[in-house]
This record gives sequence, structure tokens and C-alpha cells, in this order.
Amino acid sequence: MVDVLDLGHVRLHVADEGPRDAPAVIFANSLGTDFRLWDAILPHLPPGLRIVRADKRGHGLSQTTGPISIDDLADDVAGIIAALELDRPVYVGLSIGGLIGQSLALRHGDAIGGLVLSNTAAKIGESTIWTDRIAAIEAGGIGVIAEPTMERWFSPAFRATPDCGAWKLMLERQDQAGYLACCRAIAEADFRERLAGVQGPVLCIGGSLDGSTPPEAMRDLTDRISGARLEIIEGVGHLPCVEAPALYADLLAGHLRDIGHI
Ligand SMILES: O=C(O)CC1=CCC(=O)O1
Repeated sequence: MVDVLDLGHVRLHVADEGPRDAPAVIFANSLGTDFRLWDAILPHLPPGLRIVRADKRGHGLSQTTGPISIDDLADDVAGIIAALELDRPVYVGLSIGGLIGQSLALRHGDAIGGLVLSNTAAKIGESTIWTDRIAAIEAGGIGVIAEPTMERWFSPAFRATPDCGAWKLMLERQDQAGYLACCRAIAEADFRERLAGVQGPVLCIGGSLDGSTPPEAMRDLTDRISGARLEIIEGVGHLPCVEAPALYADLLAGHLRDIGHI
């Protein structure tokens, strides 16, 4: 079922697929993408899962609101879990989705049954990266950042394929105010001194060619969480679920088995 979920303060576009009583996994996508980010891994996941994907505020078909924080976005995820009556789903968040996951684990740890932090960091980039990006978009529109963003998102090999064009278009079509609100939320988020409050087992996944949250950032994040383990997928950029979907799904499935979720 794909639907609009009204949480009262915001309406979110959510896909809820699979048997209602099955072990659930909830996915959160990155800045500038909608929940189709996960399409390619779905056929590779073990059968019989309940899969929930949601466009965060200001992305895809979800509503854009005023200023937001990563904690607000984590509260939205907790709201989705409660509204859909999910039984402690495993949360998988990529990039800003990973920041949201760190906040979710700290604020609503009892609501989730496991955590996967993909292509993210305890703090993503210095503040100037975000103030420069915001200024560039305010001056010239989201299109001005599209080409350099593809270089961070994808390996040279993937950028040479026609598929890359669709991802660039997805970025260019995001709501500008929604995208900028998320940039401001990322700029303010810093979990470096807070992660002692997150307990493993946590699976961290990175890409060897990730230009946004490189392997060093993933290692730093993993080292800060007791019981976390890191897998780096070789030859892919910031969105390994797009570039290496079978491998990504295998890592995820292995983790679901390791923690007894399936
Ligand atoms: O656009 C990028 O640089 C990649 C990115 C950073 C945070 C996020 O969610 O995506």
C-alpha cells in the first residue's frame, strides 16, 4: 500500500508493503532523493519482510514544513512506526537518513529492533560546506549543484551509464525549500559526543568512492558506537543501494539474521 500518512503536524508519503505481521524494516533515504532510492534492493531481500519506506519532509511527495531539525525528522519516523503499528522494525537510514537513525536510537530506542547506518557520519561535513551549498542554491536554484552532486553520489563507471541521468533529474525535481530545510538540519547535527548512548549491534555500510561521507567518516562513526561493525563496498559512491543493490541487500539480510530479526 502506498499512501499519505497524516501525522497531524505533517503529511508524509509512505509505502508499506508485505505481510502486516512479518518482521518489519523501515528505510529512510538521503538528501535529494525520494524513497525510490531503495527500489533496486527490494528484489534481492529475503521474502516475507514488511518493508516500509517514507519520503521525509520536503522530499518526494511528502509535505514541506517550516524549519526542521534532525530530531524532528526522527520524531516523524517514530510517528510512522506508531501509526502503522510496526513491531520494533529494523531502521535503515542512508546519509541524512543515518543522522535521523542516530537521533532515533537516542530518542526512541525502544521503538526499533535494530539499526543500520549507511553512508553517513556522526557529523556530515563542516558547517561551511552547508552554508556555501545553501547560498549557491538560493542564488541559482537546485540545478547548480546537480553535476557536482552526481560526482559525490556515484562512481565514474555508474556516471557513464544512462541511469545516472534519472538520479540527477530526481535531485533537480526535489522541492527547493524542502531540500534547503534539510541542509540546515544537517549543518546543525552533531552526534560525535552523544553516541555512547547508542548500543550495538549496529551495521554500518559505506562506499569506497563515497564523496560525501567517505570511508574515514564511516570508520569514525563505527568506532564511536560500541558493538558496531563496518562494511565498505568497493568501487561505489554515496548510494551503494543503487550501484550495488545485490551486495547491499546481502549485507542487510545477513545483519537481520545476525540480530535474530528474521
Ligand atoms: O549531497 C550530498 O552531498 C550527499 C548527502 C549529504 C547528506 C545527505 O543526505 O546526502
